[in-house]
Amino acid sequence: MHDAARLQAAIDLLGEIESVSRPADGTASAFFRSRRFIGSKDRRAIADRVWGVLRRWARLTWWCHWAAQGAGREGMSVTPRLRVIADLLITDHLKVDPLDRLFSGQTHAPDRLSAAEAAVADLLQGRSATHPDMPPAVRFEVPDWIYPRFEALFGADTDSELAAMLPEAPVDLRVNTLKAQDRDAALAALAADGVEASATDLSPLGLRLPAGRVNLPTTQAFKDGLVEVQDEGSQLIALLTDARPGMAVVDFCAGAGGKTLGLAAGMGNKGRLIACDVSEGRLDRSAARLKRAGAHNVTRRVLSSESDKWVKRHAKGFDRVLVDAPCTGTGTWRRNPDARWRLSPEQLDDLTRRQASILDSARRLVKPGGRLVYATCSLLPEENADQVEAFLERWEDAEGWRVLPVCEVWEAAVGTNCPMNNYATALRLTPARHGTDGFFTAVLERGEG
Ligand SMILES: C[S@@+](CC[C@H](N)C(=O)[O-])C[C@H]1O[C@@H](n2cnc3c(N)ncnc32)[C@H](O)[C@@H]1O
Repeated sequence: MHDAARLQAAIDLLGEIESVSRPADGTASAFFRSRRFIGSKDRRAIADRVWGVLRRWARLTWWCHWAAQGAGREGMSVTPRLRVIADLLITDHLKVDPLDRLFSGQTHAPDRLSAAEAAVADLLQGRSATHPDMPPAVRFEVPDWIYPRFEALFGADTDSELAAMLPEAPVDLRVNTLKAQDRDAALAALAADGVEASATDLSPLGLRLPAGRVNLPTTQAFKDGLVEVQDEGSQLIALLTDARPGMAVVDFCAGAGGKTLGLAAGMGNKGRLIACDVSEGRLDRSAARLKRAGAHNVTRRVLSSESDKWVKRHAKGFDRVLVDAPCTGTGTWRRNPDARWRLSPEQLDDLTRRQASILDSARRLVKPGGRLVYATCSLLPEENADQVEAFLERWEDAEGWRVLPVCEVWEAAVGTNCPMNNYATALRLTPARHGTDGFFTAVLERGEG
C-alpha cells in the first residue's frame, strides 16, 4: 500500500470507530478481519495513525474548530478526514504541498481537498500541538464534565497527573511462578528469545518490555507459560488479595482471568479458587490462559447476576473474595484513548450503583475474619474511596467490617517497599507517580462474630 492508501484506510477506520459505540480495538479488529489483503506493515501504519488521532482527539478537534473559524467556515463539521489532515500538519509537521500530493484523488488515495479543507489546512500548517487558549480539559484530553473531578482529586498535581495519562503505556509481564522458578529465570528465558525486559520496582513478579514492538506470542518464554501480559498495577491487586495455598478464594469479577492467574500462582495450585463472572464469553476466554499457565485449581462459574443463588448457597464459605469491579476504566486511558470520549455521567452513575450492589452481594461469601478486596482500574473517588466508605456505613456495625491499613497487607503479601504512607487505607496507583495504570485497591476484613 502506498502512503496515501494507508491514509484513506485510516480515515475509513476512524469513521467506523466514530459511528459505533463499541471500543475502538474491537472495531479495528473487525475492520482488518474484513480486509485480509492489508499486510502487517500496512496494518501497523494504519493503526498507528488511528491511535495517534484518538490520543490527540480533543486537541485536533480544537484546532479544526479554530482554523474553521479563522477561515470564516464556522459551521464546518470536524470529520475523520479533517482530523487526519490536522494530524498530518500539526503532528507530522507536513506542509500543504505534500499534503495536496497525498490527497490526490487518485485510485485508493483520499479525495482532493475541498476549498474549505484547503482554507483550514493553510491555517493549520506550522502549528504546534497546543495553543495558549486551549482549556486544560482539551490540552489533557479529558471530557469537560470529568476534569473538575480530577482537579479535586489531584489539586496542584492535576497537570502532571493528566499529562502522564497521554502517552502510550509500556507493556508489562507477570512472571508465572507456577512455571518459572523465579523472575530471574523468566528474564533469562526472554533474553534467550532476544527480548531484553527489565524488572519492575513495585511488583516482585513484574517485567517491563522495552519500548517498541515485541512479538511476545512468538517467544518460547510465552509459549511455555513463563510470563503473561499484565500491567504491574494489576499484578499488585492479585498480590494484595494474599490468596495462600490451601485457602478457599473467589475471584468475583474474573472476566478473562487476568487476576485469577495471579491468585492461582499465589496459591501454588493448592486450595479452591472459583472464578465468577456474569459474562460467559469472558470466562470462556480465560480457559486457554489458565491451561497455558498450568493453573489447575480453578473452577469457572457463570453468575446470572451478582445476587445469583450460588452466592447465597456459599455464604461465609471463603477466606478471600476479590471484587475487581466493572468500572469506568479511567486508569487505563493510556491504553484505551477512545474510552475517554465514550464515557458519560449516566454511565458513571450506573457503574457506581452496580459496584455497590456487587460489593454487598460478594461480602456474603466472606468467612468471619476473612477478607474482601475491592479494586478498580479507575481514579475517580466515586468508584473508589466513596464506595468503601459507603460499604462501611452499611456493614461496619452489623458485621464488624473494617478496612486494613494497606501497607500492613503489603508487607505480608508483596514484600517490596509499600508506595503509600503507613496509615493509608487504600492503594492508589497513578501513571505519574508509579508508572503503572491507575488503580485503586482496599482490603476489607470481616469481623470474627
Ligand atoms: C474489570 S473487569 C475484570 C477484569 C478481570 N478481573 C481481569 O483481571 O482480567 C470487570 C468484570 O466484571 C464483570 N461483571 C460485571 N457485572 C458483574 C456482576 N454483576 N457480577 C459479577 N461480575 C460482573 C464483567 O463482565 C467484567 O468481566
